Amino acid sequence: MRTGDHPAIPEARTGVLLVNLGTPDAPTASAVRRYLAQFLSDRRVVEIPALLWQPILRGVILTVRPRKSAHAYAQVWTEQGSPLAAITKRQTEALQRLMGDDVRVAHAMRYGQPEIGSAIDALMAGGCRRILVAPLYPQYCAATTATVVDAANAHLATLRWQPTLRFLPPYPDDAAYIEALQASLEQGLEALDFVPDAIIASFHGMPERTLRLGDPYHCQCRKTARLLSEAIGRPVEVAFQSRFGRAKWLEPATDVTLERLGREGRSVAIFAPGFAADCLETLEEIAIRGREQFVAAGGRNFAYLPCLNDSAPGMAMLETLVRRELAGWR
Ligand SMILES: C=CC1=C(C)c2cc3[nH]c(cc4nc(cc5[nH]c(cc1n2)c(C)c5CCC(=O)O)C(CCC(=O)O)=C4C)c(C)c3C=C
Ligand SMILES: [Fe+2]
Ligand SMILES: [Fe+2]
Repeated sequence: MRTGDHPAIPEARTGVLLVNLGTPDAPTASAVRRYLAQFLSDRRVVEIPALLWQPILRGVILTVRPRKSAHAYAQVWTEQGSPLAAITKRQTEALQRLMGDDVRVAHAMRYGQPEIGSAIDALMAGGCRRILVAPLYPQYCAATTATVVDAANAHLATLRWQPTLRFLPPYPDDAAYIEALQASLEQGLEALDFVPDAIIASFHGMPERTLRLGDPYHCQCRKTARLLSEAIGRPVEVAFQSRFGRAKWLEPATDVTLERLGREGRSVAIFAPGFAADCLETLEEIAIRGREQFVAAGGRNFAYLPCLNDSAPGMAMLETLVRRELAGWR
């Protein structure tokens, strides 16, 4: 093509790409196996040398776990698919409405569909030359935030004409996040027909070793809970859920905490402020299994309070965070 034949370059637009973890396409063992194979092969997630880890993953884990996890997924699956997929899609549509036509909002998953690379390509095809990538993790963790940044940058490494990227910083102590959590928590507590004597903030766990290696995740979870406790004027207990494998994980563990409170005959309200959207880990592990463990141990009243999801406080928070990052970019 001669230089004079090049088409005019259209005016650049701005895109926002919301990214969450990902989820299987179906609540079946084969779909879960595909998803887990990709997720658990990420060296940011399982920090064991591949030569040691891959035989364990391909041998034991991908043989046993998919069937068990598929059964768990089946209990929370909706007509719109996996809760995580359905809620992320609703968040994307709601943010698009809030942002108006100047900005294109799309979503992607780190594992499974839609892929980060394809979502970036689609935004580029729609004229977006600047893209704000927003990992939907309030607390920074190498296993979540960093792997999204890596994947977006790895895709850019394959492009001739790259968009300009910005990344939404983690927001564990952002006033907009704490206010959204406070509004959501107070609304949830008011709707209960009992007064909980313990409020538990359950965060996804991590191997304890990552804390010693310098990952700020643990400290950021604690800070979120402290700020929220100050905001609502009540103690908030921190616990870490979803233990995986044999290594020591962050403590106290959510299941151990629920059993203890159950044995003490208490009433609890539990919520998961580190998850932007309800998912298997909140709906099955906490709301179903956690409740059963708590009641079996002798607990009195139990309530699981939902994540921010696409609630009005949750979306107002996302709009505030996104608009702040886009300021001065257009
Ligand atoms: C080594 C294993 C894992 C680490 C480290 C880990 C960190 C981590 N995960 C989330 C958020 C989510 N995890 C979810 C599911 C899930 N997580 C693991 C393992 C590790 N997570 C597994 C094996 C699974 C799959 C389900 C199962 O088989 O039990 C989900 C839900 C996905 C869904 O489909 O609903 C989320 C969300 C965070 C935030 C985090 C570190 C901070
Ligand atoms: Fe996880
Ligand atoms: Fe800490």
